[in-house]
Amino acid sequence: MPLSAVIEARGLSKVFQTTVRRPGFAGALKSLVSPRRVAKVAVQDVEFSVGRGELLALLGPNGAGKSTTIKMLTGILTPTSGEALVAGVVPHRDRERNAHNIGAVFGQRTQLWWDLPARESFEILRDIYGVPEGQFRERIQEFDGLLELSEFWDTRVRHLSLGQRVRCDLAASLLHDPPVVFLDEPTIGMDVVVKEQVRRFLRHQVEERDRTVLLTTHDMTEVERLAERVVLINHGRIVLDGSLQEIRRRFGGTWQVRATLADPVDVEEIGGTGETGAVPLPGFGGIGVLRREGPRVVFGPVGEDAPTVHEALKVIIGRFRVADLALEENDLEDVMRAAYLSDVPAQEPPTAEAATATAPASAAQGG
Ligand SMILES: Nc1ncnc2c1ncn2[C@@H]1O[C@H](COP(=O)(O)OP(=O)(O)OP(=O)(O)O)[C@@H](O)[C@H]1O
Repeated sequence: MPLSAVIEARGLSKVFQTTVRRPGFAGALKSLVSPRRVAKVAVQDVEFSVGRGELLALLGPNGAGKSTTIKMLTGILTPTSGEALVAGVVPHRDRERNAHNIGAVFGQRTQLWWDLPARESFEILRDIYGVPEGQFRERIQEFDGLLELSEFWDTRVRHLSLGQRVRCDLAASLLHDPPVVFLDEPTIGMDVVVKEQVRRFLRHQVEERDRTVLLTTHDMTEVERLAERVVLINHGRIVLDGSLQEIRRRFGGTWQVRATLADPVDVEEIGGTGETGAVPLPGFGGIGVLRREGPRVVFGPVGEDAPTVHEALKVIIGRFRVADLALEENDLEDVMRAAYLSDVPAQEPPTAEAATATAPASAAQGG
């Protein structure tokens, strides 16, 4: 069922006008008198929506336009064309109302007061947003329980480690209970333990508090653990809006299902032995046999319409009696590298229904 959209980007574009300095001393003088202006298209016709209680990961290589998109959705930047709508508010037109509806964490910057302990920043934010004392205490307790803040929240922010500071920033961004949260590389530079703590915190905010989260990250483990849906952006345009499984399918994610068949009749039917070079199984669209040794069969994808490993698994289990089973999928980092380097044409903007529908989470499995 389609979710009601909380974040909407409709044909969102941003063109930056920059001045280019000509080389050399004479060039610099000339640039002062008649600056050469160059237009840089950072985001072009970006169109997606995120539903209530949904976490969407906005992915793409460096310079793809992710931060620019987030800045338009948070009201920091005004779009050159198109429209952003967040919890019913056009962010750059009504920044005050928008500020009440959203929380934002930019991993590399802080919204806390540098010379004050984090706890005092929380109290200032409580007053700015008019959070009642009882609710404030409840939230602080909740955030402390999940992020273990109290051991360092009396330390001045300038003395906090990166991981401690970002945990405080996360808490600060949610003190006013916003329905929408924007996170631009929130776990950058964190150790693996703290990253996992932050991921649990975010899952809790989505699943238990029904918040809508838009996240950018270059950490593929984070994407696998958190994102039900991803929007892939490259050169400012959307390349794909869908599940991780769709990304794998489109950008050469390969897999193997190793099965030991329990029924000799099935083994007979499959035929062949040794390396078979992905013989398609008749009637099993896109699934082939890569190898067979006795009852042990290795299935793999064949052709462009090959199913995902999970779809293939369903088909194989449905068709054969299987005594033993193992899955293998290639690394998401490799798939994303292929996606970033590929020249596939940008995806048509999705229909409103498709854009808000959720897809099943991916669970890569080794074996
Ligand atoms: N204020 C600006 N003026 C001119 N160009 C800009 C400005 N801000 C961003 N850009 C350019 O717009 C493009 C998109 O930048 P953006 O920061 O949105 O990328 P990103 O996907 O967030 O990258 P990263 O993963 O490295 O953070 C880049 O080419 C960048 O150089």
